[in-house]
Order: sequence, then structure tokens, then C-alpha cells
Amino acid sequence: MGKYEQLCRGEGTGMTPRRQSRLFCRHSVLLLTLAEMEKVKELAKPRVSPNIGWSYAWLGAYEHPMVDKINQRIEDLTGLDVTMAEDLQVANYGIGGQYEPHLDYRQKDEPEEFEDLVEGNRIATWLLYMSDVPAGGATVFTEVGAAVRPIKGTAVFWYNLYPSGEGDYRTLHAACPVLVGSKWVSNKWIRERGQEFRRRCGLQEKD
Ligand SMILES: O=C(O)CCC(=O)C(=O)O
Ligand SMILES: [Fe+2]
Repeated sequence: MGKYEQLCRGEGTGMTPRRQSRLFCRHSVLLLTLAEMEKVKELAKPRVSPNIGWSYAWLGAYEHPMVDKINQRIEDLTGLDVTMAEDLQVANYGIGGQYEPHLDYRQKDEPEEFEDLVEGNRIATWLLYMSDVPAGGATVFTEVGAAVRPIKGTAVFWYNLYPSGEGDYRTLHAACPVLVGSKWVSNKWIRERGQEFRRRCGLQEKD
């Protein structure tokens, strides 16, 4: 059985206490209000296929003042500039909906993928859960051995790139199949441009 399946079953996290303490910093405050989450879902609903597999929609800041406010909140919380970030992505997973292990950043050996990277690569990912999921639906990091259960109003944030700009393979992650309920998330992919004075670059490849 692969690490993905194992983690989804709630087995084999096996993280050292040190790693655990460095990875997890979960606050019990709602990062978006219930009204904001409902609005985001309402805006996305006509564009996703609720409750079947996995589907998503992009929400531009111009669509509703609340979207703009949410983007601003992400900037305040992460300390990163969101001017050149991608639009807010809203995704829904129905029963059985999942997302296989992948990297959010573009790799160097995908040259054709670099064409639309004027804003740079995806330096960081902000992933916010907009629903509780009674069973399944965790986000798992297969290299690290971590599983994050969706809790409505909480978010996961990580850097996809080393400060040098090199991709960090340890960020490989996946969404486990939803077993009961419906999973709503919103993703914000922050790009490298605009972070020059917010996150200093490293001298070594893996700095
Ligand atoms: O829904 C999740 O838990 C992860 C989603 C994800 O990794 C993505 O959309 O890139
Ligand atoms: Fe992802």
C-alpha cells in the first residue's frame, strides 16, 4: 500500500515530535467568518458541480467586495503580497472526490508549463477548509507523513519553494477521498513576484 492510502486510512504518520512541533501551529479562530464562507460557496456554486467528484471555480476580486477582503486577509496573515497571486480557487469534493499526490509548483523539467509564469512560480499555498468533513477528505503530505483533517474555517499554509526559488519536493500532497459529507476548500496560490522584500532569497539551493 502506498503512503497516500496509508495516511488516508489514518496510519503511518510517524512524525518525530520535533517535526510535529515545527509543522503544526493550528489556531482555533475562524480565519473567515461563517458569512464569508457561505458567500464564497454561493458565488462558486453555479460554476462547480456540487457533490460529484472534484470540481472548482475561480473567483476574481472584482466579483464581490468580500472576495477582495478575503485576499487582503490572506496577505495580512501570511505577510506575502497577493497583488500578483492567482484568483481565489474554490473547490468542492463530493463522496469519493479526491486529488492524487501532486506538487503545486511548476517543475523545471516542464518547460512548456513555464510560459504563463511571468508572476513567477507558486511560492506558497494557502488552503482553507470551508466545511467540516465527517469522514475522509484529509489533506496528506506523503513525504513528510502528515495528515490534516478539514475543520471549517481553518487553513493550512506552506511554502512550495525554498528561499532560493528551488522547488521543495517535501511539499508533495494529496486530498484523500471524501467518505461522508461534502468538502469545500478555497486555495490561494501566491507567486514569487512581489515577495522580493517579504521573503529574502537564499544563497544555497536548499536554503
Ligand atoms: O483539497 C485538498 O485537501 C488539497 C487540494 C490541493 O492540493 C489542490 O487543489 O492543489
Ligand atoms: Fe495542491
